Amino acid sequence: MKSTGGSDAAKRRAGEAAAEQVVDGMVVGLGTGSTTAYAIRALGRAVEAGLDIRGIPTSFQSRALAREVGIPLTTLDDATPDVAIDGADQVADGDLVKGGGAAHAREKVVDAAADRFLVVADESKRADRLDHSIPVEVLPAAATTVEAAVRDLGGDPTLRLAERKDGPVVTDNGNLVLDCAFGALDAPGDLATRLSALPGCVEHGLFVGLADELYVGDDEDVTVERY
Ligand SMILES: O=C(CO)[C@H](O)[C@H](O)COP(=O)(O)O
Repeated sequence: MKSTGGSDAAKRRAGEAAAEQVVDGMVVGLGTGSTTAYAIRALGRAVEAGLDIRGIPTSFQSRALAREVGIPLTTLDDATPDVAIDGADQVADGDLVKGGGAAHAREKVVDAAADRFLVVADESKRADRLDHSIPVEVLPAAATTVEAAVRDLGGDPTLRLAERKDGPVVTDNGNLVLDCAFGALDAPGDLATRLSALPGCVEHGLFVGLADELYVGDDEDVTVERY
């Protein structure tokens, strides 16, 4: 799994601290990314030791890892997550930019459905204001029109390109991703509403007002913030 941001030790601390919140009988939303992977592995060890949980993955990658470590899986058709654990590319005042792994559409569905959404991150993800580019998943046929609409909103869109394939990143849902630079956001909720309204926008990576708890790891400790 591709690792971005701070140290692996910090990510591990955050992921494992959040995994400790999971108790017998829970349904757990399993986010995507290198920090959440530490939580999924910790849950796998707990399942091996007898913890009775079911996971709802948010991507091909988190499904594969959950299967590898032995977490029984279910879907949103059959269960509601008691808790979701997921990473972030940037965090400011409890609002997030997500989608570095292009999984933000399913992540938002699962994270929003959970009774408690726990964000796991290392210190490098904290900011005073969100200024990370916003991933926007678009229907392939709408890439050009959404690009133009993002420019009208003051953003600068770039089609995300694959690293070991010619051409664009294609999401788990068969769509494309525009990384849209807007600079520092004064009102992330307003931009979130405008992006959601664009025809052909499947989902964007602004997660505003969704997080309940933030677990931030550094090289020595984990701090927890509640919203
Ligand atoms: O939103 C995500 C994937 O779509 C990830 O949670 C986000 O990119 C953080 O990843 P990492 O923990 O590897 O830094």
